[in-house]
Amino acid sequence: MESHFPFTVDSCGAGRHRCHRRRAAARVLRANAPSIARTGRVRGGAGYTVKAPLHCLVTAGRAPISWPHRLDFGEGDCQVARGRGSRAEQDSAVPAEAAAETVADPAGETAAPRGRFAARLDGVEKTYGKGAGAVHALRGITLAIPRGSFLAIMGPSGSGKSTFLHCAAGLDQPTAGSVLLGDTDLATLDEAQLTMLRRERIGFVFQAYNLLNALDVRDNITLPLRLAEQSPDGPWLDEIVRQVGLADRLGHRPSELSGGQQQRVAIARALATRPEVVFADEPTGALDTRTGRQVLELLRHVVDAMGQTVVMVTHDPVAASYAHSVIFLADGQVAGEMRDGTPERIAERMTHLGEW
Ligand SMILES: Nc1ncnc2c1ncn2[C@@H]1O[C@H](COP(=O)(O)OP(=O)(O)OP(=O)(O)O)[C@@H](O)[C@H]1O
Repeated sequence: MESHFPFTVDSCGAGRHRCHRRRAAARVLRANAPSIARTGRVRGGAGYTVKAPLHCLVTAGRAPISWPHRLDFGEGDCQVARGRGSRAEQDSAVPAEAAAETVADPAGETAAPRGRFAARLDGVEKTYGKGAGAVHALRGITLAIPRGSFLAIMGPSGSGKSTFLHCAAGLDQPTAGSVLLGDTDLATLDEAQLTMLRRERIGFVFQAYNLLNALDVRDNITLPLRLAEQSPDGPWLDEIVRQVGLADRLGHRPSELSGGQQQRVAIARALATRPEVVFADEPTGALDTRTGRQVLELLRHVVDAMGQTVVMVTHDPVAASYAHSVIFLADGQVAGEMRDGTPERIAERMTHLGEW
């Protein structure tokens, strides 16, 4: 491996210096560096596992990211896993395409077709307070969220989930780094523009449904449109109401509905403006198990059937298992990703986060 080549090849169980595949793996990586940077995929490298610092991507025009990165070469593609040392193993089920598209350092970001990502965070840090009492709630989050995906954010208490959500949704400003919604850099907006953006381009679903009891279901759902002075898109609203199963409740007040129905109204309201991302904060926290499952099925459905993008913060591995992908936070950093995780696997991964 030439010294200027920035990958470190270190695997196959034979150790860095004895690995007979090392040279070949380095050749494959070098030949594919531009394509790795663009798409996260590597062709022709089956059988190699490579630990590589992300500096490799700097050579192809990517911003530097300091933490380790691993490429698992599978059937002609690579899988991109993140974490420290062998912990990355736990994420090795992340499909190459998904990993390249979703998680920290979206390798294809600069070459990505316009509009492929609903939102992107790049090196986002958030520090509360100053000096000795400063709390570093986020320590450099880099994440790209593809349109039409359902992402769950999990982590121990205090790991930064709420701070992440607030920064990603434009409710709070990062101390460093950037947040983009589509192509809009939130740092370029003043407070009035941010309010407009949150109203028109982001949907929110909270644990406490935050419905207005003075309004009936129909008016609660269309409230964001009225605030944004947008005329209702009839067919879209009909579709939302049909999907959330509230067609026969439109004239009711929230207090006349069950908790699950109220949360479905909140989801319909979040969708009314066709937002680019719906941020959901513990959306099933106040619901019983069965009703909670129905709400999660609905969230998954609005992604799969309606092409919406949902980012959900949750403590619940069962809830997270409804997402396409789970991002684990620990101590303000991305500690890994799991795709299509079962509740058992997600719970198991959570138990290791404290050690991360
Ligand atoms: N306004 C604030 N001022 C100071 N510290 C804060 C503030 N908000 C959050 N923090 C701190 O930032 C860290 C991350 O908090 P955050 O609420 O994002 O974590 P979380 O993962 O959502 O936690 P939980 O699961 O308990 O809700 C914590 O140490 C918290 O005490």
